[in-house]
Parts: sequence; C-alpha cells; structure tokens
Amino acid sequence: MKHCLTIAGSDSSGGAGIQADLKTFSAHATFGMSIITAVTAQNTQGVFDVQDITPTVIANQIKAIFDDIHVHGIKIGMVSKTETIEIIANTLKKYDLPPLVLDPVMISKSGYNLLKPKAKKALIEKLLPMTTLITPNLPEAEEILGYKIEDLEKMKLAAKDLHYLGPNFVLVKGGHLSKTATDVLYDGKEFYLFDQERIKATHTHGTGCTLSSAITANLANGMHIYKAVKKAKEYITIAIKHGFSIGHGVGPTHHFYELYKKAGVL
Ligand SMILES: Nc1ncnc2c1ncn2[C@@H]1O[C@H](COP(=O)(O)OP(=O)(O)O)[C@@H](O)[C@H]1O
Ligand SMILES: Cc1ncc(COP(=O)(O)OP(=O)(O)O)c(N)n1
Repeated sequence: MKHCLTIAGSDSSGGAGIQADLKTFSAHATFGMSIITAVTAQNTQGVFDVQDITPTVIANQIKAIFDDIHVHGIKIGMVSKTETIEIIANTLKKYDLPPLVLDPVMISKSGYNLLKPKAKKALIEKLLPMTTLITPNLPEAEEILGYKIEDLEKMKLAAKDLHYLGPNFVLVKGGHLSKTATDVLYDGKEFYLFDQERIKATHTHGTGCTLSSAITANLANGMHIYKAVKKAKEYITIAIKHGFSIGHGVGPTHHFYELYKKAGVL
C-alpha cells in the first residue's frame, strides 16, 4: 500500500482540508498521513476562525514523517501565510520528494481568505518551482497571473503562463465556468481537455481538495499524469453528483468506496 501525505489546514466540518484529503486517500486504497498547517473553525455555512500552527511545529511534523516513513505522494493545500510557506519549502527541500501536487488554496467558497494576500509572492517563488502539478481554480489562476480568465482559450494561456513559473504540469480547473466544468492540463507541450458538463449541485464543499488528493493518490499508485487526472476527474464528478446535506449550507462531496467501485472508477 502506498503512503500519501497531505500538508493542509483542518476543516472542523470534515468537508474540505485535511479531512477531505484523508477520506480521498483512503477511498483510493492508500495510507493517508497529515501535516496540519492551520486549524479552521468551519462548517457548511462558512469559516469563522483560524489558528495557524507555528513554523517549528510544522517543521517537526515534516521531519517526523520523512525521517521515518517512505512517502509516495504529497498534496499541499491551505498554507495560510508567508512563514508557513517558507518553513514547508525549506524543510521539504532536505528530502528526496515524491510527486507533489499543489492546490493553491486562496479563498473558501464562503469567501474567507485562507491565504493572506501578502503570501502570494512566497507561494509563487518558494512552492511553484518544487511542484509536480499545480491545480488552481479560475479565481486562483487569475490572482497568481493578474488577468481575467473567462473561457477555454484564456485557460490555455493561463496554463502556459503558470508552467513558466516552475511546475512540471498545470491543471487549470473549470469548476467556476458558467456552462461546463472543463479542466485543462498542460505538460509544457500539449493541452489535454477533461470535459464535463456542469452538474446542478448544491453540495460542493471541498471539491478542489478532493480532486487534488485523488490525483496525488493516483500518482502515488504509479499512474502517468494524464491517467491520474482522468481518473481523479471521474472521481470528483461522482463525488459531486452524490454530494449531500449535513447542515444548513453547502454540504460535502461523497467518499464512500462502494459507490466508486460500482462505477469502475477505483
Ligand atoms: N458543478 C460542477 N459540475 C461538475 N464538475 C464540477 C462542478 N464544480 C466543480 N467541478 C469540478 O470539480 C473540480 C474542482 O474544481 P473547482 O470547484 O473549480 O475547485 P475549487 O474547489 O478549488 O474551487 C474540477 O474538476 C471541476 O471541474
Ligand atoms: C481547511 C480548508 N482547506 C481548504 C479549503 C478550500 O477547499 P475547496 O476544496 O476549495 O472547497 P471550498 O472552500 O471551495 O468548499 C477549505 N474550505 N478549508
């Protein structure tokens, strides 16, 4: 069994962050491990508070894992602020790294800043160059690149411009498009489109976390990048179709193994 590591924030309601990542890793028959960067007080209606974990404790969590356990895939999610990004980059640099998927989490669906605006520079300079695959949604790609992205042509341009900043592969996610949910993968030469009609869904909390963790697990399991993204896209589509209500707001996506097994995704 392969070992997957998420470096991300905790979501008390279990729909996004560390909790979504670990559920996704388990559904993909990998062993999930976590380095917590921040604790959020969050539910289906919003994010109400955040406590950042100190750089020393983040470094010690990373050291505890890598000094002892072989890691086959890493996913990075919420990284909050410059000091958090710097300690993650500087500590990870000391080790031989497996594929690393960066979900550049910035603003939650409910509108809370999960990355301090000032930390964007550190994210670009410290994390992008060590990334195998970056998975921005449209607002995140716009924030990094500084221009509007409203159609497929602009998504391709964004993928090229993001590739220039260091990652080996770029997946620009189209969850924020109006008609389709088409994602664009760029490998430095070719574009690959993952087409999906928009599902009229209410319960989509944690879609980005789930997709990036599914790709991480697939890469850890030895899949080539194209297949890893294709299978993860199938997973997230079913996860969204079967999203459900647990509170008064936006509920989580679905992670129960049997559903995916039946659909031939896992
Ligand atoms: N309504 C939807 N129907 C189908 N797929 C969706 C929908 N919303 C998001 N997705 C897909 O879910 C994945 C996560 O995308 P997105 O929601 O844009 O990320 P984030 O949670 O980071 O904003 C992408 O593959 C996207 O295309
Ligand atoms: C702790 C934490 N990390 C990440 C997110 C954002 O998750 P995402 O998958 O982009 O989902 P939504 O916020 O869009 O529902 C989060 N909310 N909390």
